[in-house]
Amino acid sequence: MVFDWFRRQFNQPESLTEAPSEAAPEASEPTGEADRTPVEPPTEQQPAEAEAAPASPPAPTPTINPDYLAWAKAAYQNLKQQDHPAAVEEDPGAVSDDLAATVEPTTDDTAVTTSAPQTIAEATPELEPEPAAPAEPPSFFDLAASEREARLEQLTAEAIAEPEPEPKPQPPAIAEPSAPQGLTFDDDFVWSSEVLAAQGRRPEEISIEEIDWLSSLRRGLDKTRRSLVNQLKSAVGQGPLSADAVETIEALLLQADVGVEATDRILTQLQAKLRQEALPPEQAIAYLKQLLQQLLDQPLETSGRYILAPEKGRLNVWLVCGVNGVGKTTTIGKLAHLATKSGYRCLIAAADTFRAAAVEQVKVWGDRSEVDVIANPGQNTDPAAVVFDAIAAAQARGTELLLVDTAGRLQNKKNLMDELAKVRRIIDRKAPDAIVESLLVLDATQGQNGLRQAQVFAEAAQLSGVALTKLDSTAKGGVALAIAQDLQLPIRFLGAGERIQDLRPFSSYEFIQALLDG
Ligand SMILES: Nc1nc2c(ncn2[C@@H]2O[C@H](COP(=O)(O)OP(=O)(O)OP(=O)(O)O)[C@@H](O)[C@H]2O)c(=O)[nH]1
Repeated sequence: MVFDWFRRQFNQPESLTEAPSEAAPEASEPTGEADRTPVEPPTEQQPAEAEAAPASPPAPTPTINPDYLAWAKAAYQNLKQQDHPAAVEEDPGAVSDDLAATVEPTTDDTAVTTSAPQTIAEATPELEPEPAAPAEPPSFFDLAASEREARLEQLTAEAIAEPEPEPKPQPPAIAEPSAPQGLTFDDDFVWSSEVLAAQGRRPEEISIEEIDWLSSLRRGLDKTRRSLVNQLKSAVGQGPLSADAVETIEALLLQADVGVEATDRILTQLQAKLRQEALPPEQAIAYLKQLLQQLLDQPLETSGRYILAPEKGRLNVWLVCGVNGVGKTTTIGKLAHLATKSGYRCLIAAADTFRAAAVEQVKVWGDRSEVDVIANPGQNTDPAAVVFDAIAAAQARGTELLLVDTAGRLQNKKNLMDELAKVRRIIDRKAPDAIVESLLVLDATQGQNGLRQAQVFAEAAQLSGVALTKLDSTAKGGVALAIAQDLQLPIRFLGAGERIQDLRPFSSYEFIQALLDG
């Protein structure tokens, strides 16, 4: 069975492009459905409708939940078994104390990098969380960190002491640079597991790549999260927001690149709720998360599709545009990789013909992702001619996803418009039945500048979505909210690293958890 990385589940295409159902599954009763929303999906709510908010407060962020911990342990055991089946088969009932050596309590989010254990402690669903006994009221971030620490300590304590195991040889270093970093039961693993479990996933279904991706996303947003969570926590939770609190939250959101419009909307909605109901800080933050998620989901709802995935058995053409340097070529390579991994027949058209180097770069990514690249030799060839040839090739080969690298220069909006319009005309004429998407690649580190680029491209091309890159570097992440609010464009993919697997379909739930889950 092939895992569809666009749809985030094993291939069952017919039920997948619909909006998530009203009632998401309970985390403790996973259904295997890869819902795009967490256990309690928020409902859309405009400022004027805030009065009509559900009476019950939103579910608190799942920071301590023994079921999630059991889930994480089961997932870890399963992955470990896939990694070293022989070791697990040799001693299936073993409870290893090297988990204790591997899982060291940490107060920061640094991954523990000790050697991978051969076996792990068995999952114990009856686990009780250790009660925290802080001497003085801790900050929200400290509390979340100490909760995680307590859980990890608990795991350590549970590992039954056994004689020192024979030192076993380390698994060989993974030669392929794109391979996941290895399996470690650390804070990132537990957090990523919680996020997957909350979306109804089963521990036996997940892969190390999914954990690896969520960990990268979370680490990428580390800095922003740390500065946001602590200060937000101290600004909310004392009834309606004071003028100072409004100012503080406003400044925090603007500094995180959320943009003026989205910040105004969020503040209005938050204030309306806090006037209606005095929420304690953690619940106020949980409510804020819902608001942010709604904001990100709105363009997805408007588009009618929560998931952008190629339709099987048809030609899907995805035009990929963006200015030079934002990660356009890399994104095309990563999308091609996702497509082939997910069982789609894929082809790339090197239609950014302005620079010869751009064509060469696309070819490198084509080699990496094992996808053919259609290009015209020579510099400054007609991009529309490349697209024409690529469609002919795609039709001859039964290609399902044709990724088109388009012009990246912005110097002359008219040229850009003409070029993109011409490419579009060729597609409409030569492949009238194709499903065409127009994706804009934006560099998240460029903040509001990216937004201005998006405005120009939105005028030149009929954009249908955004791929947001470089969330692992200095990006603050909030620009995702500005894109959704100001441009009403759905974010379709996130890039958080330079490796081929560092791009995944966007999930508003995962993104907001990575941004705000202390
Ligand atoms: N850290 C990080 N770097 C990225 C990411 N995506 C792309 N890059 C890097 O950004 C740089 C530019 O990426 P390209 O894919 O060449 O960008 P482009 O938009 O095609 O730009 P041109 O090659 O100039 O046309 C490269 O060094 C990439 O490795 C990402 O998600 N994270």
